[in-house]
Amino acid sequence: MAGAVDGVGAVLEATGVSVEIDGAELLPETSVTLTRGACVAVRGPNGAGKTTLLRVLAGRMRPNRGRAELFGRRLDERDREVRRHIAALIEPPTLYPDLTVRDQLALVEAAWEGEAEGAAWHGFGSGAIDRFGIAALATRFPNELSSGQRQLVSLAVTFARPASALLLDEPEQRLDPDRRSLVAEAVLEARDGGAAVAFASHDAELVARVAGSDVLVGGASSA
Ligand SMILES: Nc1ncnc2c1ncn2[C@@H]1O[C@H](COP(=O)(O)OP(=O)(O)OP(=O)(O)O)[C@@H](O)[C@H]1O
Repeated sequence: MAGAVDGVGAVLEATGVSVEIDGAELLPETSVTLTRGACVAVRGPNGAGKTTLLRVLAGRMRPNRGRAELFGRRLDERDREVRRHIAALIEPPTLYPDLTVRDQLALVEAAWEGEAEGAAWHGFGSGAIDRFGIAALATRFPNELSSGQRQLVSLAVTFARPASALLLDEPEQRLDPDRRSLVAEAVLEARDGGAAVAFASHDAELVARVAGSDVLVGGASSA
């Protein structure tokens, strides 16, 4: 699969996917294609299914109908290749409660050392802690952080590793305008490094700044 990373085709593709649980519709039929070096905004009102679509694209949720594929292969988060190629920050974000901020990042680096080969984008590595302005928080534990600081640490963890696709669920949430700008810059840099990016957001400014196309969940698509 790694050989396909340098291709020009789809990195991640969902075709006519929909999700329902016990008769309740979580995601109406939706199609989207993520390609190298391109960023797609996932848009739609509260409850439309944006997070659900990102979960499907991350292989965390299997659609009831339609196909979801990474490099043409069916998505399943238990597949090591899927985990290697996709970095995702999707609600609820997870940080290890017993690790300091520095150790969360060190763990990511240790886990992904040597994994960069074949990935389209090599991430920021140890630079993630500076990139998101969290150096002063390095020795704190998650429960010693504000909700916005936790979001910044979660972003740093997500961006600290190589990945071919980056999936972000409202990455700007709980952040002040300056920190939102850091998110935009990080997404643009990852995209320009060759990552295929999709992010759900209600922030029209962020969407206009970083997205080249969008998919409207429950509506028409330009992606
Ligand atoms: N486990 C579940 N069982 C049943 N319905 C669910 C479940 N999880 C989510 N839903 C419903 O699925 C729909 C889509 O939820 P989702 O979180 O994907 O929406 P969203 O577009 O991300 O919303 P928001 O903008 O508010 O974050 C919502 O109507 C939600 O109430």
